[in-house]
Amino acid sequence: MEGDPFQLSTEVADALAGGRPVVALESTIISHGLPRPRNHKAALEFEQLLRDQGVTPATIAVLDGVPQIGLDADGVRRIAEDELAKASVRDLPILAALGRSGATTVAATAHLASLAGIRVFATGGLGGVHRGAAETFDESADLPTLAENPVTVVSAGVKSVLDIGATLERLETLSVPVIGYRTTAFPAFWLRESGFELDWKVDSAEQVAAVMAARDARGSRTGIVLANPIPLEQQWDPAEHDRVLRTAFAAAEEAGVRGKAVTPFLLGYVVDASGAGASRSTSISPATTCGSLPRSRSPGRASRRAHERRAGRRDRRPHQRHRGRAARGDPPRHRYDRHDQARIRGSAANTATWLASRGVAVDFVAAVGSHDAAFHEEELREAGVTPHLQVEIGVPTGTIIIVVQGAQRSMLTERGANSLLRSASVTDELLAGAHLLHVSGYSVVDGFGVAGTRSLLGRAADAGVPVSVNPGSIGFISDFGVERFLEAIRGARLLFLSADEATLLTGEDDADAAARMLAASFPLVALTRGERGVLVVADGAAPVPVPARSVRAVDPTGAGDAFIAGFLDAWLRTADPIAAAEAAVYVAARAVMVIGGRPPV
Ligand SMILES: O=c1[nH]cc([C@@H]2O[C@H](COP(=O)(O)O)[C@@H](O)[C@H]2O)c(=O)[nH]1
Ligand SMILES: [Mn+2]
Repeated sequence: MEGDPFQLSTEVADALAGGRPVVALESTIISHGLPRPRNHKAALEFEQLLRDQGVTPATIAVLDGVPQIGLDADGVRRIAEDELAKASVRDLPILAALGRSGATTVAATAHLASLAGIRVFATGGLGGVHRGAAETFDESADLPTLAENPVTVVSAGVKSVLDIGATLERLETLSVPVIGYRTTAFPAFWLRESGFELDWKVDSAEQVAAVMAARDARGSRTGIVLANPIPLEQQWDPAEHDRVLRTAFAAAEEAGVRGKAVTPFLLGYVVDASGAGASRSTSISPATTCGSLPRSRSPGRASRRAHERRAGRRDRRPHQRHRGRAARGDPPRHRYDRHDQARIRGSAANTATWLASRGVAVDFVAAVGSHDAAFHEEELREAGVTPHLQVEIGVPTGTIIIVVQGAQRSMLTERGANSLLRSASVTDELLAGAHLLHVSGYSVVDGFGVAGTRSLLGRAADAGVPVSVNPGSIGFISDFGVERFLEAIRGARLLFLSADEATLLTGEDDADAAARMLAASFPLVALTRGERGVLVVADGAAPVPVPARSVRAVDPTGAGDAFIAGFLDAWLRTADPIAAAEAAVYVAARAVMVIGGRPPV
């Protein structure tokens, strides 16, 4: 059993090599946590939910002695149907030596994910300290494993079959950060609150990224527990929850269940004892708790070596050489900050692809890391966009994490190469052929700066090209400085912004008043307000409300980007801002009905 410690599926290997988002999923929840045959469907659904977000799922299990990172259809079937051992970290060498198969727990999954360079892992509930552990010593290996593997585990908390208080105490002892997502109430999987309070919460995905980056910057290798409570509508009735749990414990006691059988027994009992519990345990999928998450930046040294070894075998890839160089060179630590989105799969790229899908010729300028430049080039071309990529050697292209919760979504981002985008990359030659220049605020704030943006807008003016700007994020415009931002984009013809952004730029809470104020500096302002529609202020006239289309929103990611594409397309053809807003609202409505930020293909 010499050789690779694990095997990557082609899909996962390609995604990792291309710097595309990968999220790990465990297999014990499928083989021992959910009843058959629904577990098979659930496994496929978990994967599909991630795929729908543009994330490559890496379901992990050991098959015939080899840890598999990413399963094919038969692998997924096997974890659902075969009698697999429940495999924790300590079982891995045994399975390897004997050529046996096992479904990996959170511990074993986190361990293998981290070896493979996957930094985000979505699951339902975390293992922990069992009730009565003072006598039984039954504490899940999930906890100590998280102390040693830099993987961010997103879950709906810890099920109340465990001793939640003791679990949190142990996580403290093990120095594993536990953070609530928009709440300090630690959730209990079926319930939004466990009665235990956390010290810390984050309100945005950017903050999670900042914590990960700060952890990395300190050379710390602990995992992070991010607790994201289930939506209120899905919460179990607390009284029924307590009743079912009491009977589950009594049944376990009576059956004399011990050791690693305890968790599966209790979970199975709860699911069987309650129809509601049953449907809940599948509807609360890993992907609901964490919409879509990427692989983050450079993997640790060990996994990098593993990558290189693997890359050495897959010699058809054009980027291998660069990967080696990136590994030897200076890791781009300083560039891993919480900004961004205007990356190649970010806001501006979304607008570009929506425009292209409407038949508009689009040149797209962006900076990318050398190792995946070819991939982005191809992807953009496939979407009908003409890429002009500024290629940076030894810098990652940048990644993005999107957490979707109903109509809300937050992002956490790493700018990577985009911080290096120069305004000169938008060449005079490109400007000469353009009807409009659309600038993402992300590039203004982290890339061009005030001077670079001023010079770009000056060259656009010289070429007679109107400029539109999408500020993009209030978080980092406020860091950059509102005054500086407004100075940078002075002279732009069109301003597209959300109500939040308008408030930040003007200090005015009222959308109407904010739009009027901005109209003093920008001839055409379109202020989008979600389902409340759009305010359009053109050439000093009074704001005109344009209603939103009422649609069943599936995913708001990219709606604003699509709106801009729809607006620009119509405005360039008709020069009528109200007609443009009406057209844009249709395009945005289409965008919220599909998952992801891009037009459906
Ligand atoms: O709410 C859940 N908790 C825990 C598990 C599974 O049980 C394992 C923990 O088992 P033990 O307590 O034996 O370590 C976890 O890693 C996970 O795979 C699960 O499916 N669902
Ligand atoms: Mn145990």
